Amino acid sequence: MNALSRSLDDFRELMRRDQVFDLVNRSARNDTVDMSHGVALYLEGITKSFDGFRALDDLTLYIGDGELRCIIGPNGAGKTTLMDVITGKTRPDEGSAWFGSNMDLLRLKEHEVAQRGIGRKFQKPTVYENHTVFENLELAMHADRGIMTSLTWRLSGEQQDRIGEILELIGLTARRDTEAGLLSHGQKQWLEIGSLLMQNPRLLLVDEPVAGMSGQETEATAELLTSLAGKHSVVVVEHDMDFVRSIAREVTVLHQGSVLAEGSMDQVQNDPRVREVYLGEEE
Ligand SMILES: Nc1ncnc2c1ncn2[C@@H]1O[C@H](COP(=O)(O)OP(=O)(O)OP(=O)(O)O)[C@@H](O)[C@H]1O
Repeated sequence: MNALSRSLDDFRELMRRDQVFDLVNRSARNDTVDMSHGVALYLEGITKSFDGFRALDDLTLYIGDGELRCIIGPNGAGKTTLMDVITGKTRPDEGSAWFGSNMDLLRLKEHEVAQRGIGRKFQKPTVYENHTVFENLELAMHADRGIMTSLTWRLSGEQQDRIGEILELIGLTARRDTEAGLLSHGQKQWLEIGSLLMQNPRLLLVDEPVAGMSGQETEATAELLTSLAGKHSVVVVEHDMDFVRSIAREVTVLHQGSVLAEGSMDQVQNDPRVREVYLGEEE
């Protein structure tokens, strides 16, 4: 059991309640996310139906500050809908969703969720193909300005350093002047992760990062995501089990819109319910 589940269990024991969010939400609501309780994301009792079908069904999930969590589950388990709810793209019918202990995600529009520090990386890379790697990061830094204004903006030394740091982190320093359109699929994915990092998100949601990557690229991606944990909370949705095993300390298995199991990869892989609904199908 990790430190997050232990502290949440302590709360539950103390208050004799299943859900803990309102017990920890004591701080003022403002634009700076409060993670002093060690929790980046509280989702409690989330339900979302589409035409009577429950894509999410009373889902409760907590993600710790600085944690790297993998979410797995068979097709249609509700993984994308879950990401959509967190980022404000989809409104749940019921439940609560808080970022840190002070930001009610259900009151925020999609762009406000991003501004408050939740970055989302979709499966397909979207980079500015006709701009260099460096320019892509520069544009991401000035996401609120137009392209021309951003590229003619004089970068401060500090901003240049920041771009340099991110280039190093995503392994593209040697490619800084290469047009993004000429990068490999994997390099484009890293550039997009780098662009998100320019906004310094506290929580990063990453959808199937290694789909279509070579073995080497997959390994480098594992290293990159692992290196982000600590500074950022990272939630990875992924189908590639070897990849999940290589990065995850804690895995959440979704099934029919709720959490079926949570634990280390070994724990969930040995859980008979998981084997039946998911991993069993893979073998
Ligand atoms: N906008 C929508 N309208 C109707 N049904 C939807 C909508 N979005 C999702 N669903 C349904 O909700 C269920 C959960 O879908 P979701 O895409 O969240 O699953 P998933 O776990 O991401 O699946 P996959 O691994 O295949 O991407 C599916 O049965 C899907 O058909």
